[in-house]
Amino acid sequence: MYVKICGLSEPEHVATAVRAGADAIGFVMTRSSRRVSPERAAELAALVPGHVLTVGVFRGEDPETVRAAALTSGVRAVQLHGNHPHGDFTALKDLGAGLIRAVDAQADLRCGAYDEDLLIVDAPQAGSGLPWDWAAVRGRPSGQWMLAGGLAPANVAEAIEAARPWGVDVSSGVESAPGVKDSGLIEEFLGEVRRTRG
Ligand SMILES: O=C(O)c1ccccc1N[C@@H]1O[C@H](COP(=O)(O)O)[C@@H](O)[C@H]1O
Repeated sequence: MYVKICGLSEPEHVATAVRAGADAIGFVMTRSSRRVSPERAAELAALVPGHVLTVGVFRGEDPETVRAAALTSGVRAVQLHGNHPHGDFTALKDLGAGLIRAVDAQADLRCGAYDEDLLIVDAPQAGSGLPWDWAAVRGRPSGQWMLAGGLAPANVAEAIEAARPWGVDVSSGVESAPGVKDSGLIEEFLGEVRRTRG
């Protein structure tokens, strides 16, 4: 099970996520309580070893804004929320970074339909921490996809069982307060996923 820990803004939490076995780490570079500048994301990304994917998270920005932030921060993938048209993914194909399409369950759930490398199926309100009907997407995306939205150490096993995703993505559920990550919760989340896998 592939695991992405998202919305990190402090070196301590990046180190915890890496040590605890995260496969990907996300830096939010759009309007959010978790927002970091591309320059800050670059500092944090520099702490991440090569086997862990760094992801820049965006919502609704035009491709040139995404491109500029991705190049400044050096993230190895960009995650686009906000129902971007296919053309935005085409426009970013030459960026040299992975393309992640993040949508809710009402969208086109065919993996790669927009030429993206990875699909995330999320709650209607991304980053809200609100659980949703994970079982509703079970078997619908074809291929490798990640489940997000309202996941936390206490419910990630249930969510995996309900939706059967290839990976999981969490932000609010590993925070002690909105926008404040908690190392203990990051470790707990990764531990729970490992237990589910085993
Ligand atoms: O985390 C944010 O603040 C955010 C803002 C705008 C777009 C996406 C955002 N995060 C993504 O939302 C899910 C996690 O949501 P949750 O907080 O765990 O419910 C994940 O895909 C994040 O990358």
